Amino acid sequence: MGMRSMTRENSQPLEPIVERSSHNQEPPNSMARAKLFYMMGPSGSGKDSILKACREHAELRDDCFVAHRYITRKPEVMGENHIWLSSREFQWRVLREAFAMYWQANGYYYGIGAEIDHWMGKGINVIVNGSRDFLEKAQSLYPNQLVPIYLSVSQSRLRERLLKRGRESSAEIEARLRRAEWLEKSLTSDVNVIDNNRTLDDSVDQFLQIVNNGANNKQTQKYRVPNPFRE
Ligand SMILES: Nc1ncnc2c1ncn2[C@@H]1O[C@H](COP(=O)(O)OP(=O)(O)O)[C@@H](O)[C@H]1O
Ligand SMILES: O=P(O)(O)OC[C@H]1O[C@H](OP(=O)(O)OP(=O)(O)O)[C@H](O)[C@@H]1O
Repeated sequence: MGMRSMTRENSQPLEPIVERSSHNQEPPNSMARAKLFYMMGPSGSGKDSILKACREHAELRDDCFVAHRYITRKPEVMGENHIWLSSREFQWRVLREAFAMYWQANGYYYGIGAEIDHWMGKGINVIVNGSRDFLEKAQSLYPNQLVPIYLSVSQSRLRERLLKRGRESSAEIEARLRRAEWLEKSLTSDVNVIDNNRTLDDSVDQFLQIVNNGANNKQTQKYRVPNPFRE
């Protein structure tokens, strides 16, 4: 059954919403089939840009959701479409188990909502913007589902892109570059690496390939993170 609605502002017809005829059609083991694509990379490496491109990608639309992050950082007009919580709200939600995962970095708290477990329970793959520092913990939470993806960019390009983005002060940018150097060295797992030193389209293609392989349970070539300080 379809439903057609009009927006109040301009009365343009919206895409019809296709309703499901019944609920709970997924078999109980669908959680085991769903994959959790855990995207990592230093600040400015292009995670948000790739995820934005994925949200619109027809190939992913049906069976792969991109999770919104809950962050104690205020939103910006041109920035990521995250959900802003005060520190107090964040803490309450931790106590009420509203997050599947959460961590602290760069002076903020970051959470991935417990809704991802509901989605994966229905066999839907999920893409999250994760933390390098939290990877081991995330792997222990989702041992059979997590597919780690690492976005690699040279240090000089990172600096260039962070300056161009203009979200952080120069002191904050230097702190993020130091964190990048430190975390790059300590990342122990083999991960799927995407080289985002070139065009964004190129990286989106690499990303989609990893997601398609992972979703179809095909093995992807994994690498140790290469030396990111190469030029
Ligand atoms: N392949 C690319 N080529 C040129 N600029 C890029 C590329 N990838 C990302 N950028 C730019 O770099 C900046 C940081 O990207 P962003 O997606 O915000 O990174 P992250 O979410 O990892 O911090 C943005 O201004 C973005 O437009
Ligand atoms: O342990 P790390 O890998 O350093 O990651 C810590 C956090 O920092 C990044 O988010 P944030 O939005 O602050 O930065 P970004 O958008 O500039 O990547 C990343 O997505 C993590 O949530």
